[in-house]
Amino acid sequence: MHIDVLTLFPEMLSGVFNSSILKKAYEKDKFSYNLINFRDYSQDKHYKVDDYPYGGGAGMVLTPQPVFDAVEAVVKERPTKPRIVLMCPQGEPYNQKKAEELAKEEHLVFICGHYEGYDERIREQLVTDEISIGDYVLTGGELGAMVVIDSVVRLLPDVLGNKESAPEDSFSTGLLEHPHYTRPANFRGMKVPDILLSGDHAKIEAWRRKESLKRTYERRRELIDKHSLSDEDTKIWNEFNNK
Ligand SMILES: C[S@@+](CC[C@H](N)C(=O)[O-])C[C@H]1O[C@@H](n2cnc3c(N)ncnc32)[C@H](O)[C@@H]1O
Repeated sequence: MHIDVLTLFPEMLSGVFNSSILKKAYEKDKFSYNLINFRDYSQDKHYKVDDYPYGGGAGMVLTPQPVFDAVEAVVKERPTKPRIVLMCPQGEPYNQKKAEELAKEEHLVFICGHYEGYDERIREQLVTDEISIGDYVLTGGELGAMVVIDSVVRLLPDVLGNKESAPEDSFSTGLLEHPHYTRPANFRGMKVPDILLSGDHAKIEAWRRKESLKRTYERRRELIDKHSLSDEDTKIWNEFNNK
């Protein structure tokens, strides 16, 4: 996968690309990326990228020319048609399903806004996806783009080792993940559940499934598609309901 990020503040992203799993994945050629300052594409003699909104009102609006030119330049460099993602509080709410969908692509282009927003023609003509990372407003699209990129790259083949397993994570299974414990078995009188020390793998799996269902029931009941629960899961779910 190749990722292009169009931003006015590339330095906001480079620290994240240069840390932890993203850094390792990049060094192992699991993906490549470019941070592109779309100000470099401005045809204005002062490299301006924003202007006052027609009709008046507060804030500045990103002009279409630098963004269109920057997108067209990165698209031309790759053989496959990219997904062009506009980071936007009005976009589709981001989730794990969308991360899994984007992880299948060869080329992703992210456009990070700033100021009051974008000229509407960018939204209408250029982008394939508009993504929001939540119902709140950030100063710019960079943090949101990094959230999306981090969650996509960790799903690419061979990015996570055995020590971190994506398929069991919360949302991947449709449930929240079960609780975890590590050494010591007794910390300040707080004990690890006996079952986890028993060595009985079948019982441990059953305990984890039940805890995962319980956690989802308690915190995010709306995640559950009851039709996809097994008979055993349904029995457990009904026990919670009847308490
Ligand atoms: C200050 S915001 C503009 C908000 C815009 N005036 C509105 O009310 O919808 C500037 C930029 O930050 C990014 N942004 C802000 N909140 C976001 C969110 N929740 N998800 C994704 N991007 C966001 C977008 O790129 C947006 O263009």
